[in-house]
Amino acid sequence: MNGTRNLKIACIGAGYVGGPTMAVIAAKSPPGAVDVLVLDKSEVRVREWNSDRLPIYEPGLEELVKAQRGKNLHFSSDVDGGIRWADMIFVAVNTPTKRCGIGAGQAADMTFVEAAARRIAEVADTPKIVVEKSTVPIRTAEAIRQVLEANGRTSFAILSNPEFLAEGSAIRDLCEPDRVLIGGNVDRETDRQAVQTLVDVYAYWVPRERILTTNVWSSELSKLVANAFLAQRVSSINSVSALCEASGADVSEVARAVGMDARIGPHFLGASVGFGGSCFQKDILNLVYLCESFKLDAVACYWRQVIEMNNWQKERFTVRILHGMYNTITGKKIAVLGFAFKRDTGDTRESPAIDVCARLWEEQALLSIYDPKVDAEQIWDDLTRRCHCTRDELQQRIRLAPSAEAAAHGSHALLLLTDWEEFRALDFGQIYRSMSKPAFVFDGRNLLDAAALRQLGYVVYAVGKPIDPRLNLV
Ligand SMILES: NC(=O)c1ccc[n+]([C@@H]2O[C@H](COP(=O)([O-])OP(=O)(O)OC[C@H]3O[C@@H](n4cnc5c(N)ncnc54)[C@H](O)[C@@H]3O)[C@@H](O)[C@H]2O)c1
Ligand SMILES: O=c1ccn([C@@H]2O[C@H](COP(=O)(O)OP(=O)(O)O[C@H]3O[C@H](CO)[C@@H](O)[C@H](O)[C@H]3O)[C@@H](O)[C@H]2O)c(=O)[nH]1
Repeated sequence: MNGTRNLKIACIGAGYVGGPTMAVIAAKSPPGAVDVLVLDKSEVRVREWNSDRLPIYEPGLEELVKAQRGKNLHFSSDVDGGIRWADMIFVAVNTPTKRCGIGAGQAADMTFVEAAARRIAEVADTPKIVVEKSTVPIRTAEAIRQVLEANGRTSFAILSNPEFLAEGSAIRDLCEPDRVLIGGNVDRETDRQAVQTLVDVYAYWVPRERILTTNVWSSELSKLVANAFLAQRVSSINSVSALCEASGADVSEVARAVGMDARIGPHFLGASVGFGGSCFQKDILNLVYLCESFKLDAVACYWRQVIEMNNWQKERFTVRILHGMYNTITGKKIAVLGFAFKRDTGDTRESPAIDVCARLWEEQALLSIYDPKVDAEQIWDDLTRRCHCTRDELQQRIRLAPSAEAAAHGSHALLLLTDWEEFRALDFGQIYRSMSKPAFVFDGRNLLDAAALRQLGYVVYAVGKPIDPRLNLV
C-alpha cells in the first residue's frame, strides 16, 4: 500500500524538466495525496506558467497543466516561501557547461545547484527531503549534504533521482517511463525512509518493478552514461552514413539490418545532420571531464570521440551543400526548414541548425528560415551569438519566413534540418514550381521520399543514401 498522504512537494527550477515532471506528479497522484509547487527565480517564467501561453512547447503539456493548475499544481517565484512550505524539494535547475575557469568547456557549471542548496540551508526551518533532479557530476549529492550540514541541517535526506525524459515526448516518457532511478545512502536511516517516500510517489503510476533504487553515486553516474550511450549510437550510425555515401550502401537498410539483432536493437539508429539538444554534448563533456579528473585518459578520449564525430557530421553536411551546388552559394537563396534540435519542441539548444546556418552565412548565402514552433527572437539570439555579429548584419542576408512555402519561394535549395512531421506533407510539386532550377533538396533527417522528389525534378541529397548522379559529389 502507498503510505504517502498530503505530501508537500516543491521543485526549484520551472524549466523543461521541472515543469513537465511536476505536472505529471500532480496529475498522477490520487486526490489529496500530494500538493505540488513549482518555483523559479525568473518571475517572467513563472508568469508564463500561470498564463495561457506556457514557456515551453511539449505535446500534451498544456492540457495537463490547465487541468491541474490551481488544484494541486501551483507556480511561484517565492522560492524561500516554497522551501519553508515543502516536505520534499526537487532541485531541477540548469547545469550548463562551464564557460570559464578550471574545466571551462567541459565541466558542468554547478553554480545554480549550489545556490539552490544554499537557499535551502538558509531558509528551511524543518527537515526536508532534497531530491537532486538536475543532471550532475558524480558526488554532487555529497556536496549538497556538506553545504546543508555545515549550516546545521543535519537531519535532511539527500536523494538522487535523475530524469530521463526526452523533449518532444516528455509527457509520454514521464507517464510511462522505462525506469525511474532513485539513489540514496542506505547507511543513513533518514535517507532510507526518504527513498521509500519517493518510491511511494512514483508508485502511484509507475509499476514497482520499474522503480530502481541504487546507491547515490551509481544513480548520478547512470544518467551521464545513459546519455553517452544514446549519443554514441547516433555518432556511430552517422559515421556509417559517410561510409554508405562513399560505397553506395543505404544507411537506412544497414540500420534496419543491424538493429534487428536483438542485442543491438532498432532505436537511435537514425542517421542525421547530427545530434543536438541541451543534454548530449553537455553530459558527455561532463563525463569526459570526470574521466580526466580520475586520470582515465583513454576513457576520456573514447567518449570525446562521440562529440568529435558529431561535429564532423554537421560540417560534412554543410560541405555537401556547398559542393553539391557547384562550390558556390554566394547570393543564392536557401530555404531552411526547421530550426529546433528535434521535432515537437521549440527548443534550439545546441541545435545543428545553428551551426549549419552559421556556416552558410559565412559562405554568403541568403537564408530564409522557417520553424513551426521556435520563437523568432530565439533564432536571432542563437544566430547573433554563433555568427558573432549584430542582428542588423544578419538581416542583410537572413529572413524568417511564415511558412515552409514562403521560405522555399524563389530558393535554389531546401534544407531539411528538423524532422517536423508537417514537412512530410508539403506540396513539393507546387514548391518545385516556385523554386530556381536546378532545385536542390538536402535532407538532414532522411524524412522525405527522395525517389518521389526526384520524380518531380529535384536533385536530392539525403544523409547516408546513394548519391544522386546529378549532384556534383563523390
Ligand atoms: N531538458 C531536458 O530534456 C532534460 C532532461 C533530463 C534532464 N535534464 C537536466 O535537468 C536540469 C534542468 O534542465 P532544464 O532543461 O529543465 O533547464 P532549464 O534551463 O529549462 O530550467 C532551469 C530553470 O531553473 C531556474 N533556476 C536556476 N537556478 C535557480 C535558483 N537558484 N532558484 C530558482 N530557480 C532557478 C532557471 O531560471 C530555469 O527556469 C539540467 O541539469 C538538465 O541537464 C534536462
Ligand atoms: O536516431 C536518432 C535519434 C536522435 N537523434 C538526434 O539526437 C538528438 C537528441 O534527441 P533525443 O535524445 O530524442 O532528445 P533529448 O531531449 O535531447 O533527450 C536526451 O537527453 C535528455 C536529457 O538528458 C535525456 O533525459 C533523454 O533520455 C535523452 O534521450 C536530437 O537532435 C535528435 O534529432 C538522431 O539524430 N538520430
